[in-house]
Amino acid sequence: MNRHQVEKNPVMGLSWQELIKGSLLRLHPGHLYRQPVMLVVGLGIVISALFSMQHLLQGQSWGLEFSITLILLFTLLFANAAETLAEARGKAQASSLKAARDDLKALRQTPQGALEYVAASQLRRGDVIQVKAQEIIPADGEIIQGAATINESAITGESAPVIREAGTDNSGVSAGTKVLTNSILVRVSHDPGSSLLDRMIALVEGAQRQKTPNELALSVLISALTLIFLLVVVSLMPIGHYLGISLSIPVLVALLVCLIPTTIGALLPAIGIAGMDRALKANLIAKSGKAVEIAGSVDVLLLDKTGTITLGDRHANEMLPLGVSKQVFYEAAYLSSLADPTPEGKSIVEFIEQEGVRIEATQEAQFIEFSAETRMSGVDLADGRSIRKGAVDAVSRWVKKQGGHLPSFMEEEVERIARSGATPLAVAIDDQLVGVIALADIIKSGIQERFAKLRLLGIKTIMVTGDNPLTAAAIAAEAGVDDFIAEATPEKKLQVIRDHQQQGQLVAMVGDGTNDAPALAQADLGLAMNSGTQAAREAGNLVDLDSNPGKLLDVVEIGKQLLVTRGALTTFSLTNDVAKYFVLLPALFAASFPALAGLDILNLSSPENAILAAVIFNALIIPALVPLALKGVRVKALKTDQLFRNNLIYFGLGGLILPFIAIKCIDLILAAVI
Ligand SMILES: Nc1ncnc2c1ncn2[C@@H]1O[C@H](COP(=O)(O)OP(=O)(O)OP(=O)(O)O)[C@@H](O)[C@H]1O
Ligand SMILES: [K+]
Ligand SMILES: [Mg+2]
Repeated sequence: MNRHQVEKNPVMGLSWQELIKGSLLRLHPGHLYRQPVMLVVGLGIVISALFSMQHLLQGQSWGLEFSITLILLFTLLFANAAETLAEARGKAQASSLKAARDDLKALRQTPQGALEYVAASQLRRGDVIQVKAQEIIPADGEIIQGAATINESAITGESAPVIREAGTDNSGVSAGTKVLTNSILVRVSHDPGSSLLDRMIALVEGAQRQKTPNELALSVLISALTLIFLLVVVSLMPIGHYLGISLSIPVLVALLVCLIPTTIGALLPAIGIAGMDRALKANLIAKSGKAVEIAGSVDVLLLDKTGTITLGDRHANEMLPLGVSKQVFYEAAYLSSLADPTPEGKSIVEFIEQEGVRIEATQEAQFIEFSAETRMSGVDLADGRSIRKGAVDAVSRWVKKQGGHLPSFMEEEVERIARSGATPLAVAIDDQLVGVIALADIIKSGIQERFAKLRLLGIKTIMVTGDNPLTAAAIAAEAGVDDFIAEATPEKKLQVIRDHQQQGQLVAMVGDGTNDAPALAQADLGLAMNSGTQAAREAGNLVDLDSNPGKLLDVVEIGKQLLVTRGALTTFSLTNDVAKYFVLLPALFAASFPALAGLDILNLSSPENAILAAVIFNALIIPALVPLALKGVRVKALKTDQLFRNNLIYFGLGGLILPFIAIKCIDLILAAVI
């Protein structure tokens, strides 16, 4: 099915009935208490309704009071509608992603090793399933055996096949994607109902949605203002009495609602959900609302080199014996790579075979797996020889530890290879370094522009790589990152993140490997590639279904847009309230308090119409701003401070002026109609 197809009302994402139902259901106190300012409106409606009834029963005038009650009710319904609308759009987005994975069959391995067919919904975390060519992968997981070309268009919309392989940083697979060639064994990563997508859907839905720290801070501010205005309005009662103006309770409630920040209180949930919705649209799965929000204030971005800045498909393209025959060097390189499943290892075997050099691998051997800590891999042969290949500094250290010496002209060869941007690998047999291999890699196209844009947004990019400083410098210069750190182990990467965090900076990290997982978890924003290992996908707080590290730029934009939209509408809401204060005060009191007459520039038709016009405006401004809350304020390539300052002026002034014009217009209509 086409995941971009929208059901229901194409603009809203849900029908009018659903919108009305959702708005009414949210009148429940259990829902209202989440946003104190709206709770106050709710209580105001009840109080105002009771007093209106009393007026009615006692035969007093009740028209104004009932009108106020009704308008306040609509204020609340409009706020609820904003949230309902945002939620529906987010859910529609998530469900269309999810639809790809329903009703699938799985071929599961029993503990005895046999295979059985089960429904995908029966799969549990840890189950091992077999998926053959032309079959749809029934669950999210990690390939533990085999390699396959996979069509991921169901989740990415991109039909070019990708390669996923066990034991690499590209072992992650997703439910709904299709295996094109080969058969693979996949370890399932989630219990039913708790996949990444399920979690994101829960996040979009009200019940599970937690307020982010930023939202929480704003809620506290709004609540404090609400309390202050409550005191102000209550204190107006004796003042009004002293001045001989009788202000009925419903009028005071109306005044209160006009003064408290209802606009931002009403739109706050919608703004947050809309941010998540935008993330989903960009094929990003957020594990918390906070993840999206943090993206907007990231200061530093750490990236690894191989596979993030470069294509990561490192290939041996030169092999240089040092002080030994070609045959001896090739044999050492070959034997140490035969069981090495990494692209680097395989490419060495391929290179030697292509050169036509024949090597017998007859004796028993113990393979030493590559690790990012040792930065070496190798083999211990039955005849007692140990062969190691790896980063030049690591292998050099290994050789020296055994009392060996480095070949005299090694250094200049290594330097030549590294300066070209390739990765030099040294190969050693026991205490003798026997040659170097050049692994070529290619920088991804368009990455320079991405870094340039990040710089415009005020984000510093640092490449952190396990590779040597010369290669790192060459790639860093070509890619245009701001800084780089070479010869980094996973611990070192972690340390770099902590150092920046201690300086009060928010750090983002992009990664896909198991060795990236600690750093992804430590970073404030960990963007994991969906193609990555299970460990990486679990450690990150955002997962990119497209597995495109350049996506970070979009993440930052979405986050900034969220923060700026929230800031802009808060500013608007607050200045709006201030303006309403200056519209209402003279309108209500000018008659009996002539000193205020000078302030009464609007010259509204009557105090009653003034208060009605103000509550009507206060209610209507909510739906009027819903499109902006959902779409977000446009962010250009500006630093967050600048963005905030620009919007402060724009929305602050707008918020100050608009009520004067709008309330005057509504008053004119009221005066004409009533
Ligand atoms: N299969 C391998 N066998 C031996 N050494 C390897 C192998 N793969 C990589 N190396 C060496 O180990 C170094 C560190 O590898 P690691 O994967 O930690 O970092 P990297 O891939 O170079 O950079 P990045 O951290 O940007 O991914 C590499 O630069 C290379 O010198
Ligand atoms: K208000
Ligand atoms: Mg790597």
